Amino acid sequence: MLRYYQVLLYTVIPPIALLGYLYSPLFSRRDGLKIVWLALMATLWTTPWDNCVSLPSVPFPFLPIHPQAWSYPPHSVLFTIYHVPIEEHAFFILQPILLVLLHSILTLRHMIPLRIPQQVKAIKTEEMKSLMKSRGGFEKVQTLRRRPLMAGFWIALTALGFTILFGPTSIQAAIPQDIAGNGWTLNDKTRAFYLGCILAWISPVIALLTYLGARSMDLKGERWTYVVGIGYLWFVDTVGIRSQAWQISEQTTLGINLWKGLPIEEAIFFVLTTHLILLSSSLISHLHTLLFLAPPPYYSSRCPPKNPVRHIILLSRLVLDPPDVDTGVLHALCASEETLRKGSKSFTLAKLGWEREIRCGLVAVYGWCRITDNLIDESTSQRESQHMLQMMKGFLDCAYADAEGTQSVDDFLSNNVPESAFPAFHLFSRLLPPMIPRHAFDDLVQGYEMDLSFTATNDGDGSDIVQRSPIKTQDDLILYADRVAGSVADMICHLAWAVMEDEYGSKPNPGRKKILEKAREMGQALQLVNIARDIRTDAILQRLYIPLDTFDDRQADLDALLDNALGSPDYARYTLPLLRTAKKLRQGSADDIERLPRTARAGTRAMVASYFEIGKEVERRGGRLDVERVKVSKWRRIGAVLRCFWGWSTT
Ligand SMILES: CC(C)=CCC/C(C)=C/C=C/C(C)=C/C=C/C(C)=C/C=C/C=C(C)/C=C/C=C(C)/C=C/C1=C(C)CCCC1(C)C
Repeated sequence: MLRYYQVLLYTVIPPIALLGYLYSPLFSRRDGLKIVWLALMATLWTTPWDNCVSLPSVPFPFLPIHPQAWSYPPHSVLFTIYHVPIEEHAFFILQPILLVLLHSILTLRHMIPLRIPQQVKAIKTEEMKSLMKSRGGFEKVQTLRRRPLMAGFWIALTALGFTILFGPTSIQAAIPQDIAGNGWTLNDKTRAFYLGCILAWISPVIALLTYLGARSMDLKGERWTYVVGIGYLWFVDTVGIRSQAWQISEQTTLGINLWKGLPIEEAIFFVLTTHLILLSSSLISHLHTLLFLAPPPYYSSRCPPKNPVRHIILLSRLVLDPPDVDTGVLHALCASEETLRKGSKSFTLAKLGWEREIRCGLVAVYGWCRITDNLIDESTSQRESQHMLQMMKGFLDCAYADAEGTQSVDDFLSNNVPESAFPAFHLFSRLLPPMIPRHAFDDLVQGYEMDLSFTATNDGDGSDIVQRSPIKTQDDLILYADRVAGSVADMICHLAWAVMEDEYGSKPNPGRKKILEKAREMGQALQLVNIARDIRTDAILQRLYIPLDTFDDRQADLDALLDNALGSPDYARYTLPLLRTAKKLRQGSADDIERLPRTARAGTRAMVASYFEIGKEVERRGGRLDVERVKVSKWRRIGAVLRCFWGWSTT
């Protein structure tokens, strides 16, 4: 024997607490709304129904009999609101919370929580530029298509439910039979009562959502949400029934049990409510993605309003008239994500720690940084790289169009951007300018410029590196690291703020300046780790990021480092101090990560931790660098990320 609240306390609350904790770093206003909305709808839609179905004293509309589908033993419930136990009200709300959390976790890896349309998949990444040139732009695609056929199926089930209840051979056939003193003698037809109630109650809502275009089985991981969610709810119900916290009437059920303590009606009940909740959850995610990728003209931000009522109104407008999405943007996002997956292990792991919308922005940012870096690295001559730099600056001018009479960014994309870089530049132009101020990108380009001075007149013998090197002092080194990596940290902050900034923008916040400063220091730290790891390989390219004034015996050091054929230099003398500085910078700014918007923290922490594993690995080897580039095993990175994901450790 358990009381109703005990069943909830022992079986429903613990998984909610666990999943809630696991998901807490990512739980955002967007998730909060799902729960608020579902709790509200569940209460409004279910309370009247529950009263009618479970209580003979409450008249069942249009039906002269009042069969009862379930009941509670007298001691099971604490108290009731009208006739429904308070615990039942809690259950209406707990079930959506449980399922929304499970759904969010199991679909976490999907940056775009919807099925990618065929038109988008059909685009070839290499041909994006010519496609844009020949067609003058990309098609738009509707990702939220109405589904009248599938809705028809649910309408049919609704009709079946009503037929069971009110049709010619319905349970009404039971009425004329024996009327006993205390109620009705029910016949066999009445045994379909509960099933009829379920179908008539929930199928119309599922029909509506399905008609609107909700789909909840497209993504990898979504089916598992069904399996795990339904399986667990069946378990909860079995516990409730076996321990007699609630009881299902034998007179209103078909008498088929999945197992002892789980009548088929209850099983169906939880399948259908789960389906309804997951349809709602994925529909709302879909609408948030539309808001981010294709903000409608009547709303001036990509982030939903802070006020939940306005938030709901906005989502209703979106669902009634869903905006089309640019196929080029969608394709470039997918392609960039894929490139980064292959190219950056730290990012691939860390991205799970940022909420979806930040992640989209970051994929665009990193995609662009990566491709621009490649453009410079792959240039075969000084002239070509200078040309690329000019191209990037020109692009930023157009994308931010701050000067009057700048070329339109689309013209620029089709005329000046190389084909291989086109997708990333296109994506940048469509997504980033409203969110990230250009100065961070200017810094990055200046960082590339510093790199280029290494190869200005490269004759390969290292003799004039002293003149060429842009990094003569420790300050130069920090400046360089700030430009190439501090800038990226700056971008991440702005992105995180922008993604949480609704139509009213944000209050002027003097604290942000300090956060940006610290973020940049963290970026510098990561770059120093990078430099330490790459001293050897960079030297082969005649690049030397160690400040020249730190060498005791300059010529000997240079010879040893730049020409590693000359025995093997003592790298520890250079790597260890760099790593020390990096650590100091990290320690000084780690706490400030906690001042970013909540849904940006775990990702940032994870990124830093995963990266610093490289530094730790170099330290473990006593600072030595072997011919092979230092690598960190996947499990080490995962361990580091797990330690910081929930804020257990910050360094
Ligand atoms: C505008 C916005 C935000 C978005 C735009 C898109 C859009 C239009 C979305 C629309 C979404 C809609 C319309 C969602 C509707 C959701 C509903 C009605 C949920 C009901 C849940 C009912 C629930 C969870 C009921 C749970 C009941 C339980 C757990 C009962 C359990 C039980 C117990 C304990 C004992 C006896 C038997 C029983 C099984 C009844």
